[in-house]
Amino acid sequence: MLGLVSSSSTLVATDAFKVILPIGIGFASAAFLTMKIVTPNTDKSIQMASLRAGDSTHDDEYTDDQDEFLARCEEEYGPVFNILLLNKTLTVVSGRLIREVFMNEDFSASDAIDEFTGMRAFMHSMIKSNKDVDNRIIHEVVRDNISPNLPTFTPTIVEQLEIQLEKCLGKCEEKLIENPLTSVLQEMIAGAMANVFVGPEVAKSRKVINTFITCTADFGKVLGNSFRRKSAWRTFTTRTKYRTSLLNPMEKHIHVLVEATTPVILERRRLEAEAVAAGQDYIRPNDILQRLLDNFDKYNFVDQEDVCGHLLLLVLASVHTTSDTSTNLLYYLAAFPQYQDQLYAEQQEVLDGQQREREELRKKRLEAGEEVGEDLDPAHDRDLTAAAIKKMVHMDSFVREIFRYRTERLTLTHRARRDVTLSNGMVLYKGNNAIINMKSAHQSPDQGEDVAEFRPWRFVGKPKAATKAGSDFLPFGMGRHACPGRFLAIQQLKTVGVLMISKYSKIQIQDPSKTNKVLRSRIGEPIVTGLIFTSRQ
Ligand code: HEM
Repeated sequence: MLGLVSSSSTLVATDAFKVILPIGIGFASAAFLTMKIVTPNTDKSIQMASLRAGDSTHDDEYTDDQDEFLARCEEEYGPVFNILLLNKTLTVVSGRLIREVFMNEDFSASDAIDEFTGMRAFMHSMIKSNKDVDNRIIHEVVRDNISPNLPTFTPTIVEQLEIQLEKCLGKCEEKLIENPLTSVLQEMIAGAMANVFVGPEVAKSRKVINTFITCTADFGKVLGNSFRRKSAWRTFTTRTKYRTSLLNPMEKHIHVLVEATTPVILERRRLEAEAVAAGQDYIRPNDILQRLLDNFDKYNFVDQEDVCGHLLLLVLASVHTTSDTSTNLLYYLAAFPQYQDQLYAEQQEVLDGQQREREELRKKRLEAGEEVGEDLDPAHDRDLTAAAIKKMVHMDSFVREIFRYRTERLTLTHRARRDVTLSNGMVLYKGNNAIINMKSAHQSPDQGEDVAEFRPWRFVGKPKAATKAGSDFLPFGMGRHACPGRFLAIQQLKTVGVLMISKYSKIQIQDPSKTNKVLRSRIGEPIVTGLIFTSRQ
């Protein structure tokens, strides 16, 4: 939790992952890091957790051992209790009551983050339309354009991930990469996301890729750093100062996108006009930029700058979160080498099956006297398709287990918009903040055996895909506001895992004494040791 932010005020591109990404990781994580005013809950039946001797807040006890702290509090006070954390009184909600926070529109994660950071004004300074408080435009863009079309984006994503992996790591023996995130993973993810979001013509610009990688760090600057004690003053200044374009660090990123997209949009328009004039169908480029332009009026956009501002919001939500979790996946593969063979065997089995099916189809077509056709080109028999990735259930379970095991224990704060009575009779009054006890969800006995252990095949054979959000799996939130990008994120994570396992026979942690720390690191925390890669022969 605390490590999500950098303590440096001179963030550079490579610091992107030390800063918090409030959109992607759930607005409330950022909120949690930037708490300010003490707003006590006035329902006397909700008890304030006792303080450790010598402590005046719960910060240190929580930081020392999140699990132990929460286990103690749950045992003493049950599923709902108040704590003093980061200068704020928060009501911890646990277990089956968590659902009532996520499913009740009287709780707002977005209000919480805005209260703590003043971020809404800043985000609104990036766009010209869709500024009402409960606007869901970015959610809808992802939900309606990315998730249902994932199979069509998959070839591009896989190709880009492979190209960047080859470029950044390539064939090697015992090669040490001190910071796999900045040296490899963020290039891979930014390259793939850029192709999906803005198309290959724009994504080939290095400036654009840099924007995809660094805008998160710049966003972090706005939220500030050293979050242990945030002040109301900071929130106030964020609200006021970043309204002006001169001070807004995102301005330059929007400019990069406008500059790179302008010639591409003009060329696309020219080609479309040409096609129309010739009475032909214009084949629309398959990227989000095109979809935003095609739905310009539906999404209430004002101009191209506005479209680019919305694209940047999408980048903020997606690139950092996915790069960070992909990096972590590599550390888990390295920490548990005993599972690598099974993951490799699974992918070979799935691809063998795909190849057999296609051979069978070719045979049938030939027997029926039909042409085989490009769709069955043998060169693509072993492509990593969306369907193939979906069939890799061990990889899926591995990824879900990482999220279950690693997730921050207290996060996703929600502010009550009016008085809310939980089903146990306790009341959160208007303005109170509920914070979710993820430990109670992710380590409940319902998760199976050894809930405190990493068991990668925990979900194999169960209806628990890594994309399935619910009260037993909350890294993407749940309900109406659950992360709409999780389908893309999980597919990319699984693809990264599959590519790594297929290309490298050994991935090792540079300093094994740091393994435990690495496995427990939260999103955005600094990399404390490198990885050593050896290619498959
Ligand atoms: C591992 C990667 C990711 C993680 C852990 C993550 C996590 C989250 C979480 C916790 C939320 C808040 C949910 C809530 O309030 O209940 C969220 C919201 C959101 N995420 Fe993600 N996310 C990831 C990747 C992505 C990607 C790839 C995209 C876009 C393609 C995306 C787009 C969004 C959007 C638009 C929202 C706002 C949803 C709303 O308020 O309705 N995320 N994400």
